[in-house]
Amino acid sequence: MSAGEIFEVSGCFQARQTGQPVLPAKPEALTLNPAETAVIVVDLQNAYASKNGYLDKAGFDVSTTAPVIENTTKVLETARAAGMPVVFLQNGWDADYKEAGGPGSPNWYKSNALKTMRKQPELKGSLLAKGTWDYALVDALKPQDGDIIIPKTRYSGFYNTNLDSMLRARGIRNLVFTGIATNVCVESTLRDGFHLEYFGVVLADAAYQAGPPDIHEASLFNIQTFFGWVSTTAQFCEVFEGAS
Ligand SMILES: NC(=O)N/C=C\C(=O)O
Repeated sequence: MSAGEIFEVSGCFQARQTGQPVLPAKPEALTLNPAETAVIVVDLQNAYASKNGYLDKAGFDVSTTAPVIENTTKVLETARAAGMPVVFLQNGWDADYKEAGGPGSPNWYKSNALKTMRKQPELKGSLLAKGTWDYALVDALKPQDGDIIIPKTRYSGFYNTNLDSMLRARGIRNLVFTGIATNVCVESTLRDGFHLEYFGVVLADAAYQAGPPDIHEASLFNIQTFFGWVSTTAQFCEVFEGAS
C-alpha cells in the first residue's frame, strides 16, 4: 500500500462492509455505517457554554464557544436526516448535591463547580443543579422528538447511566462526539467507549476545552493516537448528507 493511499478502518459490525460512507479522519479514514452510528452531544449546557454559567464563574474562558454550538447544530441536522440516534448527555446533580458526593468522594475535591460554590457560598444551589438555568441545555440545541437525553453525575457518560444499553439495543458501534469539554467529559466518555469496543470520533471544531486552548489540541492528539479518531463538521456533513 503506497503512503498516499487512504488506509480505511472499518467501524462496521460486518467488517469491511462495501459501499458504506468513508469519513476522512485522523489518523486514517473510517468506514461508518450510518445504521450503526450515533451522535453524542456532550454537556452543551449553559454551565459549560454560556457566559455567567458555571465554567465562566469558575474562571474558565467560555468566550468562543459559539462555533461549537453552530457546528453541532449542523451535525445534528445531518445526523437526524441520516437516521442516526442523537444522544444529549447532561451533567449535574440533585438540588441538594447528594449525587455529587461528599468528602468521601474524589468529586468533592476535583469538581470545580463544588469548589467554586464553597469559595462563593452565594452561588450554592445555582451551579449544575437539576432544574436550574445553569444545568439546562443551551437554547439553540433543544432536543427534538426521538432524541435521547441521558443525565450523568460524573465526567463519563458511561458511568452510572444507561448509555451503553441504550446504544447496544440500537446496534450502535460508532460514536461521533461534539460538546464541552474536549479534555474532560468528551475525552472521558470517548475513552470509556473505546474500552467498551465503540469506535469513537470527535469532531474537532464542534468541541471546546476547559482550560487553555492548547489542551484542546493535546486532547485531540490523545484521542487520535490512543483512543479513536478526529474529524470535522464539514467532513461529517459532506459524507453523511443524504445518507440513510
Ligand atoms: N462537561 C465537562 O467536560 N465538564 C468538565 C468539568 C466539570 O464538570 O466540572
